[in-house]
Amino acid sequence: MQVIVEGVGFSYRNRQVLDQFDARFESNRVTALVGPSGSGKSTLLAAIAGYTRPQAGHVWFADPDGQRKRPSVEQVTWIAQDANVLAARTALDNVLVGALSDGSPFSAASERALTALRDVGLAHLMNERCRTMSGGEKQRVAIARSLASDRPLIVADEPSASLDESSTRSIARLLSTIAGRATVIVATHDPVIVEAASAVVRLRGDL
Ligand SMILES: Nc1ncnc2c1ncn2[C@@H]1O[C@H](COP(=O)(O)OP(=O)(O)OP(=O)(O)O)[C@@H](O)[C@H]1O
Repeated sequence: MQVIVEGVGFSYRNRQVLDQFDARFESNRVTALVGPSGSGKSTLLAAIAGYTRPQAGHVWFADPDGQRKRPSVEQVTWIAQDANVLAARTALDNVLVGALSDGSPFSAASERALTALRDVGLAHLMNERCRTMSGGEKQRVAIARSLASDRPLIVADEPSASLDESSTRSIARLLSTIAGRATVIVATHDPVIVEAASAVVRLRGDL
């Protein structure tokens, strides 16, 4: 699914953050969304994910046959900066939340959750509670949850913000792997993530 941003404008009260912004995010690739702090990366991600509506312009989700639809939150998973996992639950429980989100029966969802945990290299920790995990492991659980939810668009907002370089490299690799199955958009300041991305969209931030 391609994401098309056309002439998007967004203001918070009298602070204009986005003005006539155009971009395309292609399917099956990781696109890094970069720009100075405050340039509107998180604001644009929220509009793309359908969490907010731009005051001007449009965001479209385009099928391979070119048919355009409005953004819908059911098609999106969000990977946050601080690995928003349920700390008191196991890695498997956290990933099951994603796998069950499309109404799949429990047995099929469990299978998908286990596969996703294997894909992120955490099968051996599936029964560990997330509170005992490192930041990098928690972020991998969050990525596995996105994978298990099997949605066409994955949006990540500074997913490596609190990670060391080796964990960041592993997150960058995983995002590239996921892109085989989804459109991945990642807002980042991190050169490691930008380098691993296959396209870059830049916000100027001097409105
Ligand atoms: N809810 C809000 N109300 C008012 N202003 C906001 C709100 N959210 C963001 N802003 C302002 O809008 C601008 C863009 O914020 P946004 O978080 O989208 O930028 P960003 O590029 O993601 O920044 P960073 O790289 O620092 O995370 C900033 O100046 C911010 O202070």
